[in-house]
Amino acid sequence: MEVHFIINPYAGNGQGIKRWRQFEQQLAIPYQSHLTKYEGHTMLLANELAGRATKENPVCLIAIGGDGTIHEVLNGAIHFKNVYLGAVSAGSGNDFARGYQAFKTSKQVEQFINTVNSSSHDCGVVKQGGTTKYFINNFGVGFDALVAGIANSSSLKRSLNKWKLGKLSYPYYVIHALFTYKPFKLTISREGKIKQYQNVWFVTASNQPYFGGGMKLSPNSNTSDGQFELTVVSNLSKWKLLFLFGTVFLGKHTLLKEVEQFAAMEAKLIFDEPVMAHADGETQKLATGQNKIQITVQKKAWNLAK
Ligand SMILES: Nc1ncnc2c1ncn2[C@@H]1O[C@H](COP(=O)(O)OP(=O)(O)OP(=O)(O)O)[C@@H](O)[C@H]1O
Repeated sequence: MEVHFIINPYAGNGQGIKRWRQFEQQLAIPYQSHLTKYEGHTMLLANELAGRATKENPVCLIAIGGDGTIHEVLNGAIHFKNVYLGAVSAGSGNDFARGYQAFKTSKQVEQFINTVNSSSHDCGVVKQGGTTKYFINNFGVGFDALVAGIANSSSLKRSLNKWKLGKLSYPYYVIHALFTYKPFKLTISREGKIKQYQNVWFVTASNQPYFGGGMKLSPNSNTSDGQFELTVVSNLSKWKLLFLFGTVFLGKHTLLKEVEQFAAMEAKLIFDEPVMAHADGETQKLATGQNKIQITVQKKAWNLAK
């Protein structure tokens, strides 16, 4: 098996390179390492390396970074067989490690190489205009995408990351976005049924329970069941939305009448105006003039190295 570490040195404001230096000193197996040089480079590297995999010589790609780095590895490697994906958490949110499993030590990576202990998991598929994107944790439109956008360009996150406190910044961005966000109208079409929602704060498709750095948004999500869960939050005041973010860490927000949650294998989302979206916390540029997004799931589409 070929083992490749793909390292985002800047993830978690430098945690990426620190974690790699620790791993590198202790690894006693043959491997290759690749430091990413720019946004999008991770996906290109993953695509090239996964393309080398054969049945006789599988490839294991281990992302060292945050959820955005793992997202790019998935998008680069998804079309190839005989590939195993693993991760070492070095971001500020690290929801992948909560919903799946990440390597904590180099010994664990070595154990994987000896045992090839793996499991297959689903990924979400988002189609919009002519583009297709895959998500591993969640895909969201609306308020959470605005929060992700503010967070990704924020210096506060970078400062808190220095003290490994990056996830503390999320509640601050929520409050910041609360005062600039404008709810939208949404139509969801699925299984031949159409439902309209007014004053939507956000709609999120979840493949696993956690989002936003440990919030248990979708408690019933399972990464191998061939479905995703849609959470629609609509028709609530700013203050109740804040209350929702207080309850979501315990997964109790689903008791609120303004929160609707259901499982689906396919759904079409239609918006009345341009929207902001994120996939695994990475802000997505949607095609202009496109107000329809189709979400499906690809069952057991990738292998987790563990
Ligand atoms: N060398 C690089 N220079 C600039 N950006 C990079 C580089 N390598 C990767 N990136 C980009 O950094 C972004 C953020 O990465 P990632 O999510 O892993 O870290 P993070 O934002 O610190 O963590 P978290 O998402 O957990 O808060 C990704 O969009 C990725 O494309």
